[in-house]
Order: sequence, then structure tokens, then C-alpha cells
Amino acid sequence: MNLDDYRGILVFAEQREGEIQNVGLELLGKAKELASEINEEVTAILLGYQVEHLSKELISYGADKVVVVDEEELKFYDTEAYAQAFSSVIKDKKSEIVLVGATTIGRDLGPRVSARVVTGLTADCTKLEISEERELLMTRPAFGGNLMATIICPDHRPQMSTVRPGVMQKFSKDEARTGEVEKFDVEFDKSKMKVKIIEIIKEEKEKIDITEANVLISGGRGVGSADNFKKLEGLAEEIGGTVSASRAIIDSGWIDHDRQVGQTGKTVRPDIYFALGISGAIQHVAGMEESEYIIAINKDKGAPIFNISDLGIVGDVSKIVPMITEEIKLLKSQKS
Ligand SMILES: Cc1cc2nc3c(=O)[nH]c(=O)nc-3n(C[C@H](O)[C@H](O)[C@H](O)COP(=O)(O)OP(=O)(O)OC[C@H]3O[C@@H](n4cnc5c(N)ncnc54)[C@H](O)[C@@H]3O)c2cc1C
Repeated sequence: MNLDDYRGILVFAEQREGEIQNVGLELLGKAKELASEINEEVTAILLGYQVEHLSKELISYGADKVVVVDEEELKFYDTEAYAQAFSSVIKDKKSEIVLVGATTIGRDLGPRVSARVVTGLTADCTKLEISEERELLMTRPAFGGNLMATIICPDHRPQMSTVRPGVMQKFSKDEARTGEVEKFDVEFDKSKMKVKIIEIIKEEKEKIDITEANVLISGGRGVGSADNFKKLEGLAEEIGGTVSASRAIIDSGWIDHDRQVGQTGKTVRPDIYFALGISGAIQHVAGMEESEYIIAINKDKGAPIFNISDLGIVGDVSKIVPMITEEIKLLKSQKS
């Protein structure tokens, strides 16, 4: 493999039902930054059916070029069809770096594609940098989050990585940006496509995506009980926030797993993050330390969460939360 034949950064622009997923835009932002260091272009790969119009959005978020595979076989996510299309594009374009969002789709697709193009993949990265030797330094938590491992892929190309949603930042949108759109034809090997999608049944409950929230009210074991935990909804309602939790709460079954913040949950970056009765274990902090403003309430003044909080309140969360909620209600009623 002649490594010098491989150029440019390819970003998987995941779309679902014709909507580009945020993580793809976040990765375009990061790719732009990396590309400027190695003087290369950023290409987005868009797979789907009747999705070509989404290219404009990808260009406005920083893609210099969009490669579109627009085929009926890609109407719904199907591992084999998507893997065939994705690996065909990589083989043709000979990309130096390939970035994929660590969503359920990305986690299924990324490793499969990396095997097909005979390279390695570092999963769940939280940091990406370029070394002086022009290698991609892919950093991810290892050993239960107790240390950060930086991994390189020195002998193969592309250098592939999946990155958790919410970790990287989008490039600011500029609708005046221009870029090239290339339609790419793939010859699917249908004999390998064993899955036929007959029907799609959507979950009835409303899906809350905590990575999209501007204000998160996160509760931990210190909240005390399921009843107390429900009271966090009252505060969330008053300030237009969303309730999330530490793993201790998820394990207790007080709220759904998709609200978990942290290494094995989601990475969030809200404007305000309330850490209520949360100790600040490294696995939790890994998922929220990039929040703009962190407010922690904990009865133990030595709790590690105070090391990363902007405002720390030492006290009993079950007393302080109702007080804050009432105060906000009062201020709102005085204003109206
Ligand atoms: C591989 C691995 C992955 C993990 N992934 C995650 C993850 O994704 N997310 C995650 O959150 N955890 C994760 N964990 C678990 C993590 O290590 C901690 O156990 C967990 O975050 C602790 O949750 P907590 O802070 O709610 O509870 P605790 O650590 O028990 O802390 C409770 C805090 O509440 C305070 N408190 C108690 N009573 C009150 C009160 N009345 N008022 C105010 N404060 C009070 C206490 O002082 C304490 O600081 C993971 C662990 C491992 C090994």
C-alpha cells in the first residue's frame, strides 16, 4: 500500500428519512480543521434515496465536495447495501482519513467498511489531531475510562475513526458556500443482500435527544428517590430544560437509558448543565465536561464534580431544587 496515494478527508453524512444527522455536521467541522493542517479537501459522502438535495446543506457546513450515492437500494438503512456503497466510494477516492459518527448506524457500518477496505478503525473517539508526521492521532477513553489512549494507524489507509455525537463542533453555516457535487454509481452485488425490509414500526413514545438540549437538568444518586427524581421535571419545565441522569439513575430504572450522560451514555455540550447529586465520576464527566456552564449541587464539598463546575452549591439537593423552582416561578410571574 503506497500511503501517499491516499488524500483528503471523507466524512459520512448520515441521514435518516432525508434529514442530515447533527453528528455528520459536527464531523465536517472537525474535518475542516484537520484538513487545513494537511492542506487537503473535505468530502462528504451521502448515501440514500432521493437525497441529492441535501448536498447543499453539507456544503454550507463546510464540505468542499459531496459524493452522492442515490439509489433505491439505500432507501432504508441496510448494513450490506450501505457497506457496499461506502466501501466502493473509499476504494475509488482513496481517502486518507474517514470519519463516521458513532451512532447506532455508524457503529454498525464503520467497522464493516474498514474491514472491506482492509484498514483499522478506532471507535468512539473523543479527540482527533494531526501529528507532525501527518498521522491522525485518534484518542478515546480506555480501561473503563480510567485513561485516554491515543491510537494511530501507521501502515494502512484510510485512517478510520468513529466519533461520538456531541463531541465535535459544527462549522458555522454559510449558505453562500459553493462546492462540487458528484453522483457516484455503485454496482450492488444483490446476491449478498439478504435482508428485505417489509415494514418499519416507529416507537410510539416521543424520542428525546439529550444531545440537542440547551439546558440539561441531570440527576444522580444523591437525588435520593424516584419521587424526588420526578421533581426534576418541575425545574426542567420552568427553565425550558430537559432531564438527563447519571448511570446510577439509569441502573435504578428511574429514567430511560437514552437519557444517560457519560462514557457509556451520551456526550452532551449544553449551554447550562445542572449536576444534581452527582459525584463527578470520570465516566460521567467524560460525557459533560464540555458544557458551557456547569452548576453542581452536592452535599459533599469535596465531591469531584466541584472541580469542573462553574457554580457549586454545597447542600441538600432535595431542599435546594424545590427552592430554585419556586424562585424561578416567582420571577417569571413578576415579569409577566
Ligand atoms: C465502564 C464504566 C462505564 C461507566 N459509564 C458511565 C456513564 O456513562 N455515565 C455515568 O454517569 N456513570 C458511568 N459509570 C459509573 C460511574 O463510575 C459512577 O458510578 C456513576 O457516575 C455514579 O453516579 P452518581 O454520581 O449519580 O452516584 P454517586 O457516585 O453515588 O454520587 C452521588 C453523589 O450525590 C451526593 N449526595 C448524596 N445525597 C445528596 C443530597 N441529599 N444532596 C446533594 N448531594 C447528595 C453524594 O455526595 C455523591 O457525591 C461507568 C462506570 C464504568 C466502570
